[in-house]
Amino acid sequence: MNLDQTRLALLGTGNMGEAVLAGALRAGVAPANVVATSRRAERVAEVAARHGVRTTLDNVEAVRDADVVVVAVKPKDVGALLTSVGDALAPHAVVVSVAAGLSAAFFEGRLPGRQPVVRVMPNTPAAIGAGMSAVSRGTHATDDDVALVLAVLEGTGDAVEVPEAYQAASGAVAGSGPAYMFYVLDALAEAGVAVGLSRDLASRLAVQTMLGSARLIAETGEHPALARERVTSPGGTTVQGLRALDEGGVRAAFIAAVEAARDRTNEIAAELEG
Ligand SMILES: NC(=O)C1=CN([C@@H]2O[C@H](COP(=O)(O)OP(=O)(O)OC[C@H]3O[C@@H](n4cnc5c(N)ncnc54)[C@H](OP(=O)(O)O)[C@@H]3O)[C@@H](O)[C@H]2O)C=CC1
Ligand SMILES: O=C(O)[C@@H]1CCC=N1
Repeated sequence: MNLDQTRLALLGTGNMGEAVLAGALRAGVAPANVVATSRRAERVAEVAARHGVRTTLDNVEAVRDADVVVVAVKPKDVGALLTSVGDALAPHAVVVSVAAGLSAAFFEGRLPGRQPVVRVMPNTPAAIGAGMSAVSRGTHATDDDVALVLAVLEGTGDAVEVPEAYQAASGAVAGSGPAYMFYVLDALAEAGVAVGLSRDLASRLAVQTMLGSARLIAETGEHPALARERVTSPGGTTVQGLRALDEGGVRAAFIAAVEAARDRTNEIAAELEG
């Protein structure tokens, strides 16, 4: 899809908004057709300087004429934002939510008319085109609306459409997932320091190992359990390391982490949607 005429408004250009912005530009949205907002003048100045897009503190001005409006403020700030911009939206404008927890119906209920809404759960590696997004359509979003959103997200990395019921679980795995991976990287590097490596060396070893392992699985399609077996020589070193991970309950801790993040997503929805 040719995006050079697509007009994009980004409401809330913090960590996630800026990552989506970088991806949209990479996908071919023209900087002159992008307007990004924030609450603070110094923040929009930073974003304008880094990406060459138009910026404003006025969300209503930003959404006028936009074809795609990405809402990337904290979930608690979404309701008031929608009330303020609703009447200024073009009827065809696709409203994209990246807010954890909030349903497409929450958006539809606060916007006049039959506004197309697409719910997206991205993650921060989107900033470098290595993100993963779970995408779900609202009641009024058509195939063309979803295709437009997927085209805008193209430069953020991979994206998959999922039933909205899977949003909380998808967010718990991939939306929050980078934090778990950074946690593992930090712990693995720290472990290297514990056995005598310099911090720089330990970190370099850990980062490239995570990158290479993920790429190996992505490129071969091999099941991670089989790939793990091929690292694990009988009577060798790795089996002892894996035994220690099992004794530490790491697998169970990952399940608990994903369940907790999923449950918190549902709690946010219950708190804000009633
Ligand atoms: N961070 C992540 O990894 C992910 C986040 N998300 C979702 O993305 C959303 C944003 O999170 P995140 O980027 O981390 O949060 P940030 O706090 O980094 O960004 C939020 C931004 O929204 C701005 N903002 C708040 N209210 C308004 C308003 N009324 N008008 C314009 N701008 C406003 C803030 O401006 P200012 O700083 O000037 O106050 C800030 O720049 C959340 O809904 C979250 O659930 C989804 C997936 C992953
Ligand atoms: O922690 C959060 O609430 C957001 C949503 C997914 C990742 N970060």
